[in-house]
Amino acid sequence: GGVSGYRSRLFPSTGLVQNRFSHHIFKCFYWILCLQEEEERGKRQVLVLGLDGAGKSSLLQSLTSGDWAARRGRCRPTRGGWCRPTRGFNFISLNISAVQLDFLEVGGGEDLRRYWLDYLRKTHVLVFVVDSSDRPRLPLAKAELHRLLRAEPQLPVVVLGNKQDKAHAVSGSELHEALALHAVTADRKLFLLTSQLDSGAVRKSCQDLDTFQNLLLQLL
Ligand SMILES: Nc1nc2c(ncn2[C@@H]2O[C@H](COP(=O)(O)OP(=O)(O)OP(=O)(O)O)[C@@H](O)[C@H]2O)c(=O)[nH]1
Ligand SMILES: [Mg+2]
Repeated sequence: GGVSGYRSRLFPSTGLVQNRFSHHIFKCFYWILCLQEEEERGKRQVLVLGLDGAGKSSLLQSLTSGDWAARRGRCRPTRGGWCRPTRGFNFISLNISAVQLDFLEVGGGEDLRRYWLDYLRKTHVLVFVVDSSDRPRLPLAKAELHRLLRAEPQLPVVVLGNKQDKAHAVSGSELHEALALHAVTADRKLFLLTSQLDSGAVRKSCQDLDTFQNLLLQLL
């Protein structure tokens, strides 16, 4: 598979974690990296999860390419292929003021979801991306989100209701209901944003991405 994003020496994108064995090797690298980085100030990890096809890779790509990133003077060119299903991981870093935001996407396919909990440990914010137009799978998205919430009761969470451009997308308030966000206790920092991240709409979503990024910075 293609290599996505920079710093790819440790996090090649597709095809890395194709079986349990390579997953464990990756996890070792991940923990070594976490231990190293524990010492380094100003680094924050944002874990990006959500069902397959929700738009996680599209989010990372939007953050690192196109008009938006160029306008913000921190364009990190990518080498295509992001929006194939992620078989393993995508990893990008953004430097914003004194903070380095490391975004880690773990693929959302059924076989990869079982590994999600392993990556919560060093995460400062969880971003949970939902395909707002995939109504039949909203109950599954809800179940997976609440599984993560139970595992990390303190972790700040941003739910991103993506694909708002699609005809049958649920609105933010419908998503709030469908994902049972009212059941989340008040002591958790939880935010719901909506987005559209398909390439044609990147220009339109610049404002969304600014909002998203500013929110992350406040949560970190
Ligand atoms: N219409 C529309 N399509 C989108 C949007 N965001 C992403 N897509 C498309 O949805 C498909 C899946 O997007 P990805 O970003 O690959 O999804 P993912 O969450 O990374 O999926 P996995 O890696 O399989 O877990 C791609 O074809 C994207 O172009 C959006 O806001 N609107
Ligand atoms: Mg992906």
